[in-house]
Amino acid sequence: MFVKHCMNSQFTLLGSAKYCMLASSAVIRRQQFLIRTLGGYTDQTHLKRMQQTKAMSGTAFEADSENILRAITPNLDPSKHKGQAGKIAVIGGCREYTGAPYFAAISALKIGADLSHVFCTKDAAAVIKSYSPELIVHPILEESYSIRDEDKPSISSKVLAEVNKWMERFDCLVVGPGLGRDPFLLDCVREIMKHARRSNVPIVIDGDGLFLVTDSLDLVSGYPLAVLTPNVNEYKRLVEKVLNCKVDDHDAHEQLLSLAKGIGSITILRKGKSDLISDGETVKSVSIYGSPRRCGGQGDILSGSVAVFLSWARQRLSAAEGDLPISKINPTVLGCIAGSALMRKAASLAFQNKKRSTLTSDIIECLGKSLEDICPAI
Ligand SMILES: NC(=O)C1=CN([C@@H]2O[C@H](COP(=O)(O)OP(=O)(O)OC[C@H]3O[C@@H](n4cnc5c(N)ncnc54)[C@H](O)[C@@H]3O)[C@@H](O)[C@H]2O)[C@@H](O)CC1
Ligand SMILES: Nc1ncnc2c1ncn2[C@@H]1O[C@H](COP(=O)(O)OP(=O)(O)OP(=O)(O)O)[C@@H](O)[C@H]1O
Ligand SMILES: [Mg+2]
Repeated sequence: MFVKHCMNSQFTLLGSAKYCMLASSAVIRRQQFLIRTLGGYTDQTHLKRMQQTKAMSGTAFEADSENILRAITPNLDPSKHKGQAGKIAVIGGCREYTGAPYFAAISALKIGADLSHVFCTKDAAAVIKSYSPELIVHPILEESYSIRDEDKPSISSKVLAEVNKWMERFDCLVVGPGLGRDPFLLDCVREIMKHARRSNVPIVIDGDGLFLVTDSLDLVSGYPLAVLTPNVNEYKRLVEKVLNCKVDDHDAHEQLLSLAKGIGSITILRKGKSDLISDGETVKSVSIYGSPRRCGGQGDILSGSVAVFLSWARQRLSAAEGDLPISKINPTVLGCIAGSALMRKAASLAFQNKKRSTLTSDIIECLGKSLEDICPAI
């Protein structure tokens, strides 16, 4: 109303013979300032409200991530034995990428898992072992360049047998950080995933694992223990493949819901300014302030973290017999919320210390303190 009134006043004044005389007066300048300011404010506020309304449509809400972290993080109980706080395996690491599987696997340990394995190529294994003696590294994967065609079937069987003998012991697999895209290697990983699924082992799929899955959706379709953690590029490829359209940021929640539904009973964590999580039934967001640094490797921390929290959430829910406030939430969604919140808190803390020089290893060093601030160890 007030804006309209000001505009009318301006038209009256503009039409007036006295306009030239008054144009330089403070009154006119003040009126023009008000029109500009209020008009601009009104337009922008309206637009913002429209966007907010659209973003909030559907069932999306900010997750209560701190309480979820508290609810699923286990106590450090002296009666527990090694392995009960989680055994994670990362399938990744090739000639080009040794950092990504290391980041994912070491993050799992730093959060509180007891054992962290890496299944990678022979070339990558020695390098990954040299980063940390804490990781159990299996140099078993092969890329096409290092083997003859006629040896492929026997090598493939050997790779599978080696991973399969460990499979039942793992609480969660992380498939893809630094895996590369060699076709023979991806064929072996395809078989590993099928076996994990038959064994009911949860699978977090990231990086090149998403490249594989986008091409073979049947690997995860209908598997409720599958979690996809796409970044901006990986999400775009998934949306184009499954929904046959472009990414729509104005309808982000609805589109994510359709994507998770479209693939069938899986959970997706879409990484970005806010992380969005959906299992096809609900959408949750985690918008805790993180870091403005976008150095490579932060997604790898996230995938290792989600694997641990997902395992803890399943353990907690199975022990609690339905009497927890989180009982109604899918454990894969709980794992994603907790992993995302912790990663962002650690990134924020690392950035406070290191500013522009913040690197992924600095963030990993902040995982412990960030979790401690929410769930003290003692
Ligand atoms: N220090 C490290 O070892 C890191 C390794 N990373 C790994 O790097 C791989 C790629 O991840 P991004 O986040 O860059 O993925 P993106 O999908 O964002 O890829 C970046 C670009 O590189 C292209 N590209 C990637 N691999 C290719 C290949 N083999 N052949 C042809 N084009 C290829 C993509 O099409 C895209 O244009 C993943 O395995 C990821 O886990 C990242 O996690 C960052 C840290
Ligand atoms: N614009 C942003 N603002 C704040 N946090 C962000 C932003 N974009 C991504 N993140 C956070 O950074 C983490 C990694 O997301 P990113 O999109 O960088 O993954 P990625 O590309 O797979 O990383 P990687 O280099 O490990 O492969 C996520 O936990 C996400 O919450
Ligand atoms: Mg990534």
